[in-house]
Amino acid sequence: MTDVFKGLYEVIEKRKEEKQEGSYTCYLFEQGMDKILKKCGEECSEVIIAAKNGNNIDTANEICDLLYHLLVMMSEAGISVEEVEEILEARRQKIGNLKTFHVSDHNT
Ligand SMILES: N=c1c2ncn([C@@H]3O[C@H](COP(=O)(O)OP(=O)(O)OP(=O)(O)O)[C@@H](O)[C@H]3O)c2ncn1[C@@H]1O[C@H](COP(=O)(O)O)[C@@H](O)[C@H]1O
Repeated sequence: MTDVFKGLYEVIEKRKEEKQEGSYTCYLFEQGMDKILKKCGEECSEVIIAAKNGNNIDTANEICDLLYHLLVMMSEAGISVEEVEEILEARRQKIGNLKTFHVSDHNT
């Protein structure tokens, strides 16, 4: 993961520790996990719709909204960027992940 993610996560963690006037992140933490997860769901739907509409600029912007809300969710849950990074790195070492299945499985 890039420094951008780590930098954003650090800002989010700071907002969790210290309340700041007019902060949207503080607002999300005050509202709690249900609100954060609701926003993750909403932003995910917006990514899907933007991608379906084929506008890459809109889609990239919606992806940013989703990634930001996922980082807030990770912070609330106590999941660090490094934890996710480690899993991604371990998966990167593995290739040929396509699971073989029978045609009959595919039709069910
Ligand atoms: N990356 C983001 C970011 N992406 C999206 N958003 C906010 O996410 C919200 C999503 O928009 P919506 O219209 O869906 O939501 P809304 O109607 O404003 O809110 P709800 O009432 O639905 O909860 C908007 O208010 C955006 O401003 C973000 N807010 C903050 N950040 C980052 O977090 C940092 C700290 O921000 P503050 O906590 O506001 O200081 C900023 O410097 C940014 O780097």
